[in-house]
Amino acid sequence: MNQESFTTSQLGLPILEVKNLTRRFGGLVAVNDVSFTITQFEIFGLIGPNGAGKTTLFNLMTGFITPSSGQLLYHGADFSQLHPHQIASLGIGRTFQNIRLFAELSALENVRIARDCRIKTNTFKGIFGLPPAPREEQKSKQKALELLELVGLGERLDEKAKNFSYGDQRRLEIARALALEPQILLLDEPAAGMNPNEKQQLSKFIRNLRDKFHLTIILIEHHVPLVMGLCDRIAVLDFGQLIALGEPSVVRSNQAVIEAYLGND
Ligand SMILES: Nc1ncnc2c1ncn2[C@@H]1O[C@H](COP(=O)(O)OP(=O)(O)OP(=O)(O)O)[C@@H](O)[C@H]1O
Repeated sequence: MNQESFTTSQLGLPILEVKNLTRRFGGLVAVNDVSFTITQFEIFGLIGPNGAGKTTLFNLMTGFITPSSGQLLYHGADFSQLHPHQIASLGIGRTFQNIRLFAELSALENVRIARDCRIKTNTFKGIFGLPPAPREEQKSKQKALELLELVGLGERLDEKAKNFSYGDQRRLEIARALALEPQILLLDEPAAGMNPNEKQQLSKFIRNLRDKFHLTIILIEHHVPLVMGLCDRIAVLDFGQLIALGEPSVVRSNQAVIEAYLGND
């Protein structure tokens, strides 16, 4: 196990269950009868070759698409038919493989929009479309500033998102997802576009996020050393099917995984 501040006994309560989940696109079965359970505070990796169904699984978990069959349970309740904003307000936040920031808005504005959405969906005033009280406004700004500081962008609040490097845009997306105060954070290829130095720091950063916010983290990642060093457990997909699930050392030596994805190196 790869956690410093969480003990094995603290891991264990199911937070997200994937039950016989299938998604078809016409004749193609992108996710094929996949089942597994993710426990609270786990860092859970999803790996597999291109086109294996990883992003489709993320899109199912966040309501961007609905399952053809099967169930998704969050704290035991089926959420597979909910819309993305409903799932976000339940406490499941995400970043995207192809970064989706508001390019023309500043870093601060990008985070504040997410923060304000959370307030709108969770407060009486928000529900009735009233503007937030000045104190809430101030609190919201303060929280956004803290998150930007946390991801290392505290000095660049007013810069437009489009002017950030790839790695910094990924960090900004994480700050934006955290503004929704999720319990589960889904990261779609967080290391993509990062330089070797940034990649090295990413493991520590993700583990710190889990510890600080008591998060459960699910990540898709092609950078195998990062996944193996960071994740508590790893699920391997191939042609939509779950071919292996377990701790990194177990997955690494699984023959089917070596053949489908890792190779013999
Ligand atoms: N909206 C869609 N319509 C039709 N086919 C789709 C759609 N989304 C995904 N697919 C197909 O489903 C399969 C799984 O795709 P998916 O993007 O989930 O794979 P992936 O494991 O995330 O791949 P990568 O590592 O390249 O991102 C692929 O064959 C893809 O072409």
